[in-house]
Amino acid sequence: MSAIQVDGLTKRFGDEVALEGLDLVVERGEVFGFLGPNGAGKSTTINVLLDFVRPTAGSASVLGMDTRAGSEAIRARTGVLAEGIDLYERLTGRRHLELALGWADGEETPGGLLERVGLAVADADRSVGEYSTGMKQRLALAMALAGDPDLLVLDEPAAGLDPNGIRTMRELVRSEAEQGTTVFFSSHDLDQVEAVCDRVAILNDGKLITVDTIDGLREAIGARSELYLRLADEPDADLSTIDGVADAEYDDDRLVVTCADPRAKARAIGRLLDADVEVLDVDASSVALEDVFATYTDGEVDIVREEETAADDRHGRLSGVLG
Ligand SMILES: Nc1ncnc2c1ncn2[C@@H]1O[C@H](COP(=O)(O)OP(=O)(O)OP(=O)(O)O)[C@@H](O)[C@H]1O
Repeated sequence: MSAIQVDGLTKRFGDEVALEGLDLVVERGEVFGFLGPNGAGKSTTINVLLDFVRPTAGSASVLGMDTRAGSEAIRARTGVLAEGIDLYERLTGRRHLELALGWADGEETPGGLLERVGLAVADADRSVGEYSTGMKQRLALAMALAGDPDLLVLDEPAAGLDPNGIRTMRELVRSEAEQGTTVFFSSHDLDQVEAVCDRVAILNDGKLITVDTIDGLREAIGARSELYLRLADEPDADLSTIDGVADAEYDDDRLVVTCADPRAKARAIGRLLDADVEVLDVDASSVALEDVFATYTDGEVDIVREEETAADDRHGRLSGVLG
């Protein structure tokens, strides 16, 4: 059973079409990035999943339950960190967590949650009105974690966090996923998405543009990655025969390997080591997720559904988009 399944979801607000025939499957235990430009329909999708908004057509299920019939049970097993969450200014952080734990009926303590999100115990007893933006965000994340949910819905979880807070958030997301929690990660912050997500969906104008791993998205637009190696000697090994290597050029103790498939980088290094070539230094570059996102959302790429396309086919149809 998938964690989230969305079938033909359409939502209209009057004449405004927020979602149009959205199909989506999120597997259990995966960290699933949900991307799209402003107004693409991300919040509407989340609101349908949590039954805050009813679809015009189509259906969705969460943890095997229909979002309409099972909304209470779904909310009991889902931790939500929503953008601009309302906190009670007069209550302390600890009180917020006690309430969240009460609602969640869990066995954890506020202290344990505070520690997980890196909120100081002394700050837990201050009223939230005195919190900085980042402290509020950490508290909201702790509230989402209360009750050991099976699904975490995180909307812009890095908003307002300092670099340490961002690292804590990323580690929490990965460790939750390792324990089997599904994480639905909606964000415009592509660095965070790239750091934590197993797969991403890109939405545009209420329609699904693509679903794939980040490497798969790069591959689909024909984006190439490069591997730069400093070698002790000119290599004897022929790297151009490696699956996924497009080109390999050696000049002045530097080898540049251009890869159509990012996984070919590791294969190229392996081939050199097998040939007893001494590798002195390694560096690599790949097309930023920001460029991948722009390519998918500025209308240059036709709609591609993951299940319709084999990697070769995808590459063939879309290669050259990035030049
Ligand atoms: N309650 C509403 N009434 C009318 N239109 C709405 C309503 N909620 C959303 N919409 C419209 O639906 C579309 C999708 O909005 P949604 O908030 O889901 O986008 P989003 O991807 O979350 O955007 P953002 O990244 O800006 O948060 C937009 O055109 C928006 O104007």
